[in-house]
Amino acid sequence: MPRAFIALGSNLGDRKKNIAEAVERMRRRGIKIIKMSSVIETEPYGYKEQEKFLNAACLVETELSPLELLDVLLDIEKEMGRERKIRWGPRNIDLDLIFYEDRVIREERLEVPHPDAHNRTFVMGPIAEIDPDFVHPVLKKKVGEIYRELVE
Ligand SMILES: Nc1ncnc2c1ncn2[C@@H]1O[C@H](COP(=O)(O)OP(=O)(O)OP(=O)(O)O)[C@@H](O)[C@H]1O
Ligand SMILES: Nc1nc2c(c(=O)[nH]1)N=C(CO)CN2
Repeated sequence: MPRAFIALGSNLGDRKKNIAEAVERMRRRGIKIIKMSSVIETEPYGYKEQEKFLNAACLVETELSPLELLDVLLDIEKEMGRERKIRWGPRNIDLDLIFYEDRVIREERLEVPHPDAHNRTFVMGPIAEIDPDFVHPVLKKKVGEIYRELVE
């Protein structure tokens, strides 16, 4: 079954509960959670005038296509009441599809690998914790190595 990495982030409300709830909602929709990273507290990236985030990642198994999986993630964000205001601004839950197998997708609604993921320690760190040997299909580099270079 296809495998994908999903990044989770929250900096509004009960951040820990929001992350747990998003994972539970994925599970209830039939997405199999294979592995979950630790949840880490991180400084805001991009738009800096906001609260700290909790971030995590999970490895999932699903028969959903990349676009179907994206739609489920967007739906869960909506169910959990996420409002889109500021780009890179505060949010109670953010779900990003980072990798889907070794597929490279560049469509208007979906870019996989997520185009900025390799610049984000709060994405590469949790994924490297789950599978440091996973190879970024565009950069052709292991995520463990990408993460190490970001924090060096
Ligand atoms: N890999 C991806 N994962 C999630 N959304 C994506 C991806 N590629 C493109 N998108 C599109 O981005 C939109 C969501 O943007 P969103 O508001 O979450 O951006 P953001 O979280 O502010 O920025 P960023 O994606 O840089 O973290 C979705 O509607 C979706 O169509
Ligand atoms: N630390 C951190 N910073 C962010 C995050 C996030 O999840 N964690 N998400 C953002 C929205 O794209 C913008 N900035």
